[in-house]
Amino acid sequence: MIAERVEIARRGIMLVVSSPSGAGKTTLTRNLLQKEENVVLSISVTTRERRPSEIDGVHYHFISSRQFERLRESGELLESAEVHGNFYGTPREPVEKALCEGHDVLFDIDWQGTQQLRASSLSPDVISVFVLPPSAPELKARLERRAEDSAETIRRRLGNAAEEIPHWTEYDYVLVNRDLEKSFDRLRSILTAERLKRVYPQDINSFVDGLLDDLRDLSRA
Ligand SMILES: Nc1nc2c(ncn2[C@@H]2O[C@H](COP(=O)(O)OP(=O)(O)O)[C@@H](O)[C@H]2O)c(=O)[nH]1
Ligand SMILES: Nc1ncnc2c1ncn2[C@@H]1O[C@H](COP(=O)(O)OP(=O)(O)O)[C@@H](O)[C@H]1O
Repeated sequence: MIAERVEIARRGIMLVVSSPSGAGKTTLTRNLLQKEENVVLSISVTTRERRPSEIDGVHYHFISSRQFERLRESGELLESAEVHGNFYGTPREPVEKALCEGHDVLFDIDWQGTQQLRASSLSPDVISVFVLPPSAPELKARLERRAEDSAETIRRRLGNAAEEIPHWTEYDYVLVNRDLEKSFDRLRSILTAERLKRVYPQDINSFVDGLLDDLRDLSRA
């Protein structure tokens, strides 16, 4: 029977997750990478200092301001922005390669980068999710519990959160990350539903043709 053997292809998704610092986007996206097949993370370049728990080339590519400028000027970044006083950008080539190979690509980038992807030719395949903290005190508590930033940095990030949060309206989905497990299930459901939307019509057509042929054969037998 043809129908059982047909693999239905689809276009790769660019799944963008943004949030104010400490709301939980890194935890959620790392979880998704572990549990979902066929998703790769876009590893950004940044001029920010590496945190003790971070590995160069895994969490970010940590580069100098001069290297960053060179990449941006030569068009090697898909998008870039200044966030919390540091520069961040998405290297273009690994994203294009992953999408060509049929993978979905996950982006942990801010609202400025999301706007740039939305304005690009890649826009039809961009799905964006904004993660909100359940409350202001809980956001502060999470930044403190993470214990990777100085008190001054935490204060600055809380101040910036008030500027970032109003951008939630520009996103396709919003998640209030109260219960981690529930938020993760919701993020996973978004990916599943969006994948189902992106099946190539020609593949469905040939699948349905095969199904109808088989049904005709079976009904005659
Ligand atoms: N536009 C853009 N934003 C990025 C990129 N990489 C990270 N960011 C954002 O920069 C902000 C700060 O990230 P980070 O320094 O890792 O701090 P965290 O949010 O506390 O984990 C977050 O909002 C990230 O989503 C990027 O390549 N482009
Ligand atoms: N739903 C949640 N409940 C409690 N703690 C959480 C939740 N989501 C994330 N955290 C914790 O909050 C801290 C900040 O999360 P993180 O993923 O690093 O945030 P972001 O990437 O948005 O800056 C981490 O210590 C993480 O373990």
